[in-house]
Amino acid sequence: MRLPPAILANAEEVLREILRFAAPADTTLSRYFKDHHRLGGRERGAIAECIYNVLRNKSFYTDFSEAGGGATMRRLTLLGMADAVGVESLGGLTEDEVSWVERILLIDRKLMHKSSRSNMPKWLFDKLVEQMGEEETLALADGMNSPAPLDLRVNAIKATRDDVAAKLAEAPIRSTPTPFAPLGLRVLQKPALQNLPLFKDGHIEVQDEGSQILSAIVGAKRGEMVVDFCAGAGGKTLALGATMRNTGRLYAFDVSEKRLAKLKPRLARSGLSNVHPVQIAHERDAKIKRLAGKIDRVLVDAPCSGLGTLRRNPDVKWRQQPSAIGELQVKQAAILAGAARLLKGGGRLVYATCSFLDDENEFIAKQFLETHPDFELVPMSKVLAEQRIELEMGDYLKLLPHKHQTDGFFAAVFERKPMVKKVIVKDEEEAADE
Ligand SMILES: C[S@@+](CC[C@H](N)C(=O)[O-])C[C@H]1O[C@@H](n2cnc3c(N)ncnc32)[C@H](O)[C@@H]1O
Repeated sequence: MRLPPAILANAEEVLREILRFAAPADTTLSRYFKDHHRLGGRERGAIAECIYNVLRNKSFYTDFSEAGGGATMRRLTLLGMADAVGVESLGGLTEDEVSWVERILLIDRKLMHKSSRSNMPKWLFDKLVEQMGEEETLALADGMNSPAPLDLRVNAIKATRDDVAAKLAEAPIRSTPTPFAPLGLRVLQKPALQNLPLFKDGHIEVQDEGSQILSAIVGAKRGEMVVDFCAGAGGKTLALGATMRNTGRLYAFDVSEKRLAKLKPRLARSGLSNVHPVQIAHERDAKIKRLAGKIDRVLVDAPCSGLGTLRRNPDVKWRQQPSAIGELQVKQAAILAGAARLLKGGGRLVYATCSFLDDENEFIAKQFLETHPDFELVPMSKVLAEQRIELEMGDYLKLLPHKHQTDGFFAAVFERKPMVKKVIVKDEEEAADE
C-alpha cells in the first residue's frame, strides 16, 4: 500500500527544522512526533528514515537538489524518502518527479567528486585525508554512513550470554554473539526491547560492541575502588559494575545532574549496589580530592566531538564546528589531569573518546604522558591480551565501523608508577630521626 502524499509535506516540515541544526536531530524528531500524534507507526518510520537518509547523504543529495526546477527542500525530501521506502511506495508524485528521483538514485556514486561522495563537510574530509589518506577516509565515510546494528550487553551478575540468546530466540528475536566483546549479542532485527522481561529485569542493556570493549579494557576487578569520571547516563558504569561482580566501590562522577538522573532507573534494573553516583562541579572538585591516590582504576570517557557515533547521529558531522575541537582539547586535557590524581601507584587510567580525530585522541594521550612522568603507557595489545579480546591493536584502541562494525572509539591506558616520592620523604625523615 502506498504512503499518503501528505507524508512528504510532514517530512519536509521537520527536515527544514532539523537542517537548521539548532538541536540534535533525534530531539527535534521526537518533539515533532509528539506534536503530530495522529501520524501512524508506518508513517513515523518512513519520516525518520527519510530524515536520516538526508543527514547521511546530504552532500550527494544537495548536489542534485539545487539544480532544476522546484523547491530544493522538496527535492531533498523526495530523495531521502524514495531512498528509504522506494519511489513506488510514494503517492502524489508528478511523472517528472518520479523520473527525476529514479535517475538520481541510479547514479554511480563512485563517479562523484570524492568530498561529495564522502558526504562530510569539507573541513572534516580534508582533516581526515591528512590523517589517514583518501582511500581510508572514503572507506570510513561509507562505514559511518551505514546504519548501526543493535547490540546488547548481557548483565553478567544476572545471566549468561547463552541463556539470553535462548530467551531471545523464544521471543522470537534472532541474535548472534558479537565478534569481540565477550558479553555482547548482535540482534538481527530492530525489535521493541523495552517491553521484554529480559530488559525490564535487567538481564540486558543496549550497548554498542565498541562501548562494551572499552568498558572491558578498564579491567575493573572484584573488590576494587573504581571511578567512572564522566559517567553520563551510565552506559559504561553499568558494564564496569557487573565486571566487578557487584563488589568493591564504583563512583560514577559527572557534572550533569540530568545525565546522572538517567543512570538511576538503569541502576535499579541492573541489580548493582556497588555504584555511587556523585555530581561534581568540575574536575577539580573537593569531592575528588578526598579520593586522591586511593583509586585502582579510573575511566575518563571524555566529552568529545562525538564523530564516532555518526552511524546513529549523522547530524553530528554537520553540527560540529572545526573551531570547537580546540575547545574540546583544552577540556579533555584538564579532565584527564584532574582524574589522574585519583590513582594509587600501580593503578590504571583509561582515556577514551567516541571520536576518530587524532586531535582528540593521540594528541591528548601524548601530551598527558609528556606532562605526567609518573604515568606510563600500557600498550593496548597487552591490555587486550589480558582481557582475552582478540583484536589486533598497537599502542591504542582504535575501533572503526568499516573495520570492526562498531561505533568509532579511541582509548589509551596509562599506569601510575609506584609512588616512590613518599617513600623517599619517609626515608629522609627516618634518617633525620636517627
Ligand atoms: C562521552 S559522555 C559520557 C558517556 C558515558 N560514559 C556513557 O557511557 O554513557 C561525556 C560526559 O562527560 C561529562 N562531563 C563534561 N565535563 C565534565 C567534567 N569536567 N567532569 C566530569 N564529567 C564531565 C558530560 O556531562 C558527559 O556526560
